[in-house]
Amino acid sequence: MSIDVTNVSKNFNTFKALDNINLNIQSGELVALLGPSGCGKTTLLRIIAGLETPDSGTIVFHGEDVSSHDVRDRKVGFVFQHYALFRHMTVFDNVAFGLRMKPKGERPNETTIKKKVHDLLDLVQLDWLADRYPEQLSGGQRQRIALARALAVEPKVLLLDEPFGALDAKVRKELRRWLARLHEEVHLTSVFVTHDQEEAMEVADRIVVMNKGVVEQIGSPGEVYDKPASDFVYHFLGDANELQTETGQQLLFRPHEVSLSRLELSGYLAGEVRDIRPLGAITRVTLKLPGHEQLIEAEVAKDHQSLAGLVRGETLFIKPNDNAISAVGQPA
Ligand SMILES: Nc1ncnc2c1ncn2[C@@H]1O[C@H](COP(=O)(O)OP(=O)(O)OP(=O)(O)O)[C@@H](O)[C@H]1O
Repeated sequence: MSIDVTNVSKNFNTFKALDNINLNIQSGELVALLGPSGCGKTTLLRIIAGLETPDSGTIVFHGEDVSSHDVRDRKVGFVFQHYALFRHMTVFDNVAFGLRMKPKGERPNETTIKKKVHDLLDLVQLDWLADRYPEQLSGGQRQRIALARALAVEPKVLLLDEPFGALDAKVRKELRRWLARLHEEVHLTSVFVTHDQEEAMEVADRIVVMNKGVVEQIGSPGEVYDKPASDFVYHFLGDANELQTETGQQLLFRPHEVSLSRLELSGYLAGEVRDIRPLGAITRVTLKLPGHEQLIEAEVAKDHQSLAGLVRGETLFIKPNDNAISAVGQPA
């Protein structure tokens, strides 16, 4: 099921939450809507779902204009950050709920429901929890059950709004990998809202970077990271250093896009080591360059020779790599 969003705008009183959004999602794609808080991600998701009406523009599902269709007729599945499972129902009954609520003519019999629920619980790898109640599950397990419940009614589109937002960092990381693998298996057209760029990069086929109600860029994770369409995209997708060169050029580069040396080399700048922070496989060194107010962060492999025995206060020499950019989209 493809989704076409065309010229969609939405105001809340005088506030422009979405300003002429255009977006084509292909069948089976997992697309992330990524942007800072308040940029309009959830509003766009709700408009796709039919929970919110746009002031102008259309939503087309697989060639059919569904703009005036009710949320129930759009056949979308949801998973939200705080997706309340029914507390008084077992995991099994929660997943079966949507099937049992179907109109009589479409409702499967109990034997079919039983098989389907167990298949779904297998898919989310939690069949062993079928008889438990939601309060006996961890947060991560609950979200996987919420996903199984959303999938039970065979939605044509799956919409996820910060589904792992309330979980701790480690569980979040596990679950997003798990979701990416699950999507490989199921291939359901899915739209995933997140403000976490790492999450979007890891899960999505394509990322829609949003800011203040507009789309800044749409592209694969590699495209938006390596060829940012604007300063905003560059800064939103990762840490950035800014450095004014002697010729007055403003250089932008990521902490890992540097060469470091203990010895003075041609083209390198001297900096005083302010901090040395081991971060697992890499180490981050913070440098103060004379005449530059902003500190520079450099990240190198933890066994990099420039780090051997290095202490704060020493001098290191640094050179931004050739892929540093002077203005977004143009090599320096
Ligand atoms: N029902 C509403 N009435 C008035 N303003 C609203 C309403 N819903 C959303 N907004 C405003 O529209 C803007 C976009 O909100 P939205 O929830 O889409 O942002 P978001 O990108 O999903 O943010 P977050 O990541 O914080 O959830 C915000 O400034 C919000 O305050």
